[in-house]
Amino acid sequence: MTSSGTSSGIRIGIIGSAGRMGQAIAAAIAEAGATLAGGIDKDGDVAALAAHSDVLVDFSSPAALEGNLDAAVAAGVPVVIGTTGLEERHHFLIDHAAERIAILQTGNTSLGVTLLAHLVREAASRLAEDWDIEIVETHHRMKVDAPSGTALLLGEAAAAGRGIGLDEHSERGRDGITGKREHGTIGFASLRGGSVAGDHSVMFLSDGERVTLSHMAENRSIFAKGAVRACQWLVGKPARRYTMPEVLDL
Ligand SMILES: NC(=O)C1=CN([C@@H]2O[C@H](COP(=O)(O)OP(=O)(O)OC[C@H]3O[C@@H](n4cnc5c(N)ncnc54)[C@H](OP(=O)(O)O)[C@@H]3O)[C@@H](O)[C@H]2O)C=CC1
Ligand SMILES: O=C(O)C1=N[C@H](C(=O)O)C[C@H](O)C1
Repeated sequence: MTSSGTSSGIRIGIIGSAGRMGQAIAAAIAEAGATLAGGIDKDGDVAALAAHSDVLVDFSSPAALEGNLDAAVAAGVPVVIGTTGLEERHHFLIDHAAERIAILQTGNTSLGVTLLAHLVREAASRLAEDWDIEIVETHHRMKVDAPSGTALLLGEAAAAGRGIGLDEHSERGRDGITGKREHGTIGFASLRGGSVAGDHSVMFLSDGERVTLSHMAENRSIFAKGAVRACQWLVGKPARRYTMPEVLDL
């Protein structure tokens, strides 16, 4: 429980508040009956925001992550990280901070994608290696990272189902004379254009048949609602790294 009283009335501070997701999260906070503690963007004071928040939600930029984690740890405030384009060093920083505070990081906060990842893992565990796996994602023209965080999350789910490591088996960015498809790899393709909120398909391709598992986001409110739900769930949890399936009990 927090200084604000009830767990639904928790104070949520938004990092990246003026962005597309920041605005959607502010609307979802009001809808959920929580309290908007404030918001910052580039050059904002994250320490001051953390001091007035029960939980921080970060949908900004990978470049902001280290400072945001430092501020959250110093204030003893949990943080939900939705920012994508994270690299290995960012995950190392998150693991380190999660020794001190509760952290949930995910490439997608929606219920549908969380379920899709579960289904992908299951399908990959049942279909033999002669079923090629390809992941296709489509996003709006303003998106700056590729493959999307969700595509990578789905790739991790497929790799886990198959009992392999994604890093050693991913195939990203085919161009030119690529040669034949390498057996056992997981391929990624990214499309960009228009205002698409986020479409993802995981294709399992064999000789003579295909299975496709897909999710289509019709707008950002699904991500925002999931992020607020994760914030409410995370407050009061002991220090460690948490996942969306835990939040949604999937
Ligand atoms: N996990 C999920 O479910 C989802 C994740 N995302 C991810 O969330 C992130 C944001 O997406 P979106 O809202 O579309 O992007 P926007 O570009 O619309 O918003 C990003 C915001 O972050 C701010 N920002 C940039 N740098 C910093 C910084 N150093 N400190 C604080 N704020 C900063 C920007 O401010 P300024 O304009 O001043 O630079 C901007 O207001 C992306 O990584 C995206 O992939 C998006 C949707 C769902
Ligand atoms: O940038 C976006 O818009 C989105 N980013 C996330 C991602 O990289 O997967 C989630 C969602 O698809 C929208």
